[in-house]
Amino acid sequence: MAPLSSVDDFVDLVKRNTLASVLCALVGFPLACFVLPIAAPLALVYYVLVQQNMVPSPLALQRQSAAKAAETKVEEEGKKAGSDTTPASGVKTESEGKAKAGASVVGKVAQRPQVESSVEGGRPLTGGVALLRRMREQKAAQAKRDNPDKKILVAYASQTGTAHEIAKVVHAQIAESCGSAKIPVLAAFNDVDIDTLRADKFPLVAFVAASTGDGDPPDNTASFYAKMLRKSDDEFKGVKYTCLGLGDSNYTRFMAVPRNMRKKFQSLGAENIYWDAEADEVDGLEETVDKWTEGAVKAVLKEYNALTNRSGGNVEAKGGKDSGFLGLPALLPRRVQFTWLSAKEGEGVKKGLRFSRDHVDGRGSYGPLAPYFAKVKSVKRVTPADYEKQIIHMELCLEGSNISYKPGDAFGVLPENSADLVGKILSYLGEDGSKCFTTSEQLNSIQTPCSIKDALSLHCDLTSPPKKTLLRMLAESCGEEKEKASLLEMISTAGKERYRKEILEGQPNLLDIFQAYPSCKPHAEDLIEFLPALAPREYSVSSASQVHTGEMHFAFSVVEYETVKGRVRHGVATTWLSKLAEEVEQGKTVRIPIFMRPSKEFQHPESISKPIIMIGPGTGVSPFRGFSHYRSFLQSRSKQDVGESWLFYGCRDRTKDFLYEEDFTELHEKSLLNHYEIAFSREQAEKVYVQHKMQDHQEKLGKLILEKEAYVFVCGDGLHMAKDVHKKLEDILCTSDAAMTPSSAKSYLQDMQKGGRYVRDIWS
Ligand SMILES: Cc1cc2nc3c(=O)[nH]c(=O)nc-3n(C[C@H](O)[C@H](O)[C@H](O)COP(=O)(O)O)c2cc1C
Repeated sequence: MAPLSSVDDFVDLVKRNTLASVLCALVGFPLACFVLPIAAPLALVYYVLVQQNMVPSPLALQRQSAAKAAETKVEEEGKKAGSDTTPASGVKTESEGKAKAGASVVGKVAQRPQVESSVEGGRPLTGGVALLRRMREQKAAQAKRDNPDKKILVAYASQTGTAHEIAKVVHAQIAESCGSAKIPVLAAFNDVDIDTLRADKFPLVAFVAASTGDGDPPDNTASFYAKMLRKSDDEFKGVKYTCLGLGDSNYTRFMAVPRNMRKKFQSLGAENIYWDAEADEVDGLEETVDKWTEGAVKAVLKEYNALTNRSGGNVEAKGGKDSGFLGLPALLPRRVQFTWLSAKEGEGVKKGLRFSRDHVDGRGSYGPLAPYFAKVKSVKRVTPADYEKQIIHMELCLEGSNISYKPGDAFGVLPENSADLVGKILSYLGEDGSKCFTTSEQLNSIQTPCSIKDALSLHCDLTSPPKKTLLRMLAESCGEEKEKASLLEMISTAGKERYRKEILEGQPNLLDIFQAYPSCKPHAEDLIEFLPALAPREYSVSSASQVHTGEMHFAFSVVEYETVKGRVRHGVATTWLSKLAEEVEQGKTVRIPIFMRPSKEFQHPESISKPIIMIGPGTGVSPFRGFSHYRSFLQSRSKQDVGESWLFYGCRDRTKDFLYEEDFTELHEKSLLNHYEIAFSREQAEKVYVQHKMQDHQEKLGKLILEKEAYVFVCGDGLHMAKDVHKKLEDILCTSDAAMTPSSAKSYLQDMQKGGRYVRDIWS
């Protein structure tokens, strides 16, 4: 603006500005009053919609119209190509293939949703409304792809981890083959809401199931199993499944859980889509597991794709195509992120802080994540120090723990790996064991922050023969190509025989693998994530709380054996416990982390009026010490008739490994244990076992079972003893006055089992 130099200049300026002001008021006032209040919110709404991708931005609209023009061009070119290259004879030729490719382009363009011609209620939607509708549909379709309604369930029933490991591989292969980690869901059965097993949620289920105890469901499946058995009608209708059963044919109830689950799946309307395989420990699991895994992944994907109109899923393409080895197990992706703490941050993380050693639960309920640290009150060595095997009796103090138990219950112990083995692994890896980490999610039972040494000592299984998925990770960690190739070959289809010999028979631990493949240097976090969890070990209680107040007793035999390769192996938990026993003998205070595993079936009957027959050689006699003391306690308080009690016990030699001799002799002398039969297997040339002692009393036993409705309890080795005893019971029923046929004896025993009158607690 020019400077004012006179009064005239000023008057002139006022006149001009008044005119401008009037003009502004005439145009601006209605604009401000009517147009802006409408336009501004509209503009704001449009801006928000663009930001939310609900409507396209002007730039996107411009791109769309360019794309449409390009597609129209492709359509025209496609039509042209089709008419140019399709031979009149219709013979399939290379050029016909090209023509078909052109036709499919045409088809695709023709099927594309037409923005301008959507129809709703017979009225075509045009312009922005149709566009908005289309954008919403695309967004919903994308969301569905990212998180589909229908998923594939990969479930496992696993007690010691084998079924879980297999399920992990199946899950990883499905995720890899279908290119989406969101489609398959991996879960233990107890974590599956049984009501979601429907065609609209989990139309496909691949499951791996094992049994424990005497044909019982594993802990991580027991509640699902019970719910499933209660279901009726066709609640699984529309669900398609395949199952891999794991079992051991030495057990009388071979494959009980997988067979029952399959049967129930079918009776609830589920349809089997692939071979229900059964892998038997006796023959080796590998071959069946590999075959089932390969076929099951293909079958499940094929069905899933058909159900959901998906395409793709190339199972053959993976599994080591690049490495040149066929049939490799999937290289499982890392799930957990590790954050390493500085030395200063890790200072507070001391050994022993894995769980609070002072943790006391008001209700006495403890678990693997929060155990009770029971003080070892005393130990007693049953076997002489120089004897080839060691049996130790241990007494724990439960005072103040609020733990209660019944004879027949078991309890879990959280063991530690050998300090020597952990030290050697750490120095091989060149790792500082005190380095601490936290993890992005819970990994097994590791409570973070945790040191590498604690993770390896307390949480990782370092001694079981490595599974193929672990070996795959170890192969990828080899610096030397030759060693990597050797490991990959061993776990590929071609290396089946080598795997059987070197791993299954050789039973190398982790350190043996490192020694055989010295360039294998995995990262500590890979090892911690990929090694199986160190499983708690279970022991039967050998005391009765009514008699041994505030205490819990148990006995164990220290496990030591030689592999076919001549390697001497020591059981992780029993070796650790025997070292603790030495410390107790030296006067040290020792505590061990425990939690109760109450037994549902292996319980002394409530009444003592019926006879009881107890059969338990070796440490299998433990629960019967508890039963017998409990029975004497009940007898001292009750006026009711008391049924006869029989105990069949077996050991090698009365001077070497006679467990609980004093207790049973005393109870027998006081007539609180009526019959006490002992098989000393090595005191004579011919081996004598408990079943032989049963044979000596077969007439009496037959009468007790058939006429007096006696209870029969068996505890101990499931591989031989339990089978032989079962057979003997069948013989007894056949030779009894009832003269049963073998098949009626079998079904009589089955009925006894169902009714809780024949109960077994057996292990391999
Ligand atoms: C204590 C114990 C009890 C078992 N009971 C049975 C059984 O009753 N029937 C059977 O077929 N297999 C039985 N087995 C074998 C398991 O089913 C088999 O070893 C399986 O591979 C274990 O799988 P997991 O590690 O997933 O639990 C038993 C194994 C153990 C250790």
